[in-house]
Amino acid sequence: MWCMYMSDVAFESLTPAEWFRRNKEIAGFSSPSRAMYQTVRELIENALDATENHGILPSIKASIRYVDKDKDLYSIYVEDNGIGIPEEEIPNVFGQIFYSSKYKIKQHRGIFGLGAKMVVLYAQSTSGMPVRVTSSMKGSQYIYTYEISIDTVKNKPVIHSHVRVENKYGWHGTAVKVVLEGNWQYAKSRIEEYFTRTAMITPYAEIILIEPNNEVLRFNRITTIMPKPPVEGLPHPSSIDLESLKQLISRNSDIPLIDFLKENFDGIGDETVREFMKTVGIRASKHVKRLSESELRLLAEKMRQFNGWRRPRADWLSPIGEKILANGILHVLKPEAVFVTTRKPSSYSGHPFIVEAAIAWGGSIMPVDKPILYRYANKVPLLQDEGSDVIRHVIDEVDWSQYKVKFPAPLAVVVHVCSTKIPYASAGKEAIADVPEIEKEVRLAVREVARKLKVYLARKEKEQELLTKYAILRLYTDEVSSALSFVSGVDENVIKGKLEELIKRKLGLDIRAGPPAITSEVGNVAVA
Ligand SMILES: Nc1ncnc2c1ncn2[C@@H]1O[C@H](COP(=O)(O)OP(=O)(O)OP(=O)(O)O)[C@@H](O)[C@H]1O
Repeated sequence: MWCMYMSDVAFESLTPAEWFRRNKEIAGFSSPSRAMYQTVRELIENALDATENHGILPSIKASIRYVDKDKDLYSIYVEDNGIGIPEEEIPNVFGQIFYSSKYKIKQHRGIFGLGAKMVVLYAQSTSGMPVRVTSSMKGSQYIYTYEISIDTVKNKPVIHSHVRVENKYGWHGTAVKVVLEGNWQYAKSRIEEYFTRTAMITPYAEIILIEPNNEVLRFNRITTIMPKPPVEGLPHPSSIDLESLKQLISRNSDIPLIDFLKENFDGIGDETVREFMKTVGIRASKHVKRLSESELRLLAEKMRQFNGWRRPRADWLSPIGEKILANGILHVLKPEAVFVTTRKPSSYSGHPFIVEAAIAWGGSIMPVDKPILYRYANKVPLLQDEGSDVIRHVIDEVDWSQYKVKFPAPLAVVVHVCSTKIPYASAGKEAIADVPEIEKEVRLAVREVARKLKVYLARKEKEQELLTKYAILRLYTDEVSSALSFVSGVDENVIKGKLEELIKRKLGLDIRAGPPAITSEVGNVAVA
C-alpha cells in the first residue's frame, strides 16, 4: 500500500523562471490591470536606478499604446538616459531570473533581480511577444538592440534578434518595449498616481508619460540638485548569520580571524575588535579556514550579540534630503506650507536606515477626515497594502488635536524610509513591516514636523484673531472720525489716520505694513 502510494508520487524540480511563470501574482502580476501597473513600476524603477544612482539627472520617457484594442493588448515603452547595460549582459538581465547588479550593500530601488524578468515573462505569456531592449553605455561606439524571451524550463534567455548600429550622436541609456495584455481603464488611475508620487520625490527628474489616448502626463525638472548617490558598503557584524559568515570565509584567503573581521565588516576598528575577541574565546590569530563548525557557530552568534560595534554607516544610503523633498512636495501638491525633516541615521539588525518625513498643509490640498499619507521606501512610492504598513500604524496613533489640527483638515503626511534592506511585509514590496526601531524613528520624524505645523497654525490663529479685531474696530473709525472732526474742526482724514495708527499700535501690528492680512505662505518651507 505504502509502495503504491510512493509510486504515485512524482517529484520534479522547477527553475525559478518556471516557478514565477506559474506564480506571477506573488510578484504583483495578478491581473491585467495590476500587471500593467507593475510593468510600468519595474521599468521606471530600473530607469531611475540607472540614472540618479550614477549622478545622472534622469530624463525618462514612457508611453502606453493600444496594439490591439479588442484583445486588450498594449505596448509599454520606457526610455532612460542612464548608464546603459553592457551588450553581453542584456540577455541575462532580461532573460534569467535572479540576475542583477543590485545584490550589493547599497540603497537601490531594485533588490531581487526579478522585476524586468517578470515583465518579460508576463508579456510572453499573454501576447507571446519577446521584449525589445535597446541600450548603449556612456561612451560606447554602438547602440545595440536585442529581442529576448525566456526559456522558463532552463531559466535562460532566448535571443530572437541582435543588431548593432553606430552610435552617431553619443546617446546613452536603455529603452525597453514590451507588448502585453492589460486593462488601461482599471490601471490608469494607479499608474498616474504612481508617476505623480514618483515625481513628488524626484523633482530633479524629467518624466513624461504618453497615454493610449495621447494624453500627456509631464513632470518637468524643477531643480538640478540631486541626492548624493550611495556608495557600496560592507556588511555590519550584527547582521551576520552562520551561512553568510561561511560564504564570506570561503570567498576570502585564509587569513587570521582578527584581520578577516577588520577587512570584511563595517564598524570594526582595532579597539572594537580587541574588545570583541575577549567575548568569543577563539584565538585572534587563528586562520579563518581552520575554524571548526562549532567555532563558526559561536562566532556568528557572538557577532550578532556584541553591543560594542559602531553603528552601521549611512554612506550606503541616499536620502532625498530636506530641500529636495520640500521642493518636490511644493511643486506637486501645491500646499500653503510644508515642513520637512531628515532624521539622523539609525539601524536595525545591522542594517542602516534613515527616515524622512514631511507635512504639507493647505493650498491645493483638499480637507479630509484623516491625513492623506504618502509612503515611500527607497524612493519607491508604495500604493498598496497601506493597512499593513508600519507608517500607517504610526500615523493612526497620532493625536492630531495636540498639534492644533481639527478634521476635516487639508493635511498630507509624507514618510520616506531608506535602508540597505527595507523589511518589506510581503513579496509584493508594498508595505514596510513593523520593525520597532523603524517604528520609533517614523514616530519621532512625524512628531518633529507636526510640532512645526503646530507653531505655524498657532501663528495663523493669532493673525486671524487680530484680523477680526482690526475689522471690528475699523468699522467704527469712519463714524468716530466724522464725529470728532465735527466737534474739533480737525480734518476728518487726519483723525482717521491717527485712529488707524492707534488701533494698529494697540493690536501690535506693524504700522508701516498697512492693513493686517494673513501673510501669504505659499511656498513657505520650514526645514525642521
Ligand atoms: N534601464 C536600465 N538601465 C541599466 N541597467 C538596467 C536597466 N534595467 C535593468 N537593468 C539591470 O538589470 C538588472 C536586473 O533588473 P531587474 O529589474 O530584473 O532586477 P533588479 O532591479 O535588480 O531588482 P528587483 O527585482 O527588485 O527590481 C538590474 O540589476 C540592472 O543591473
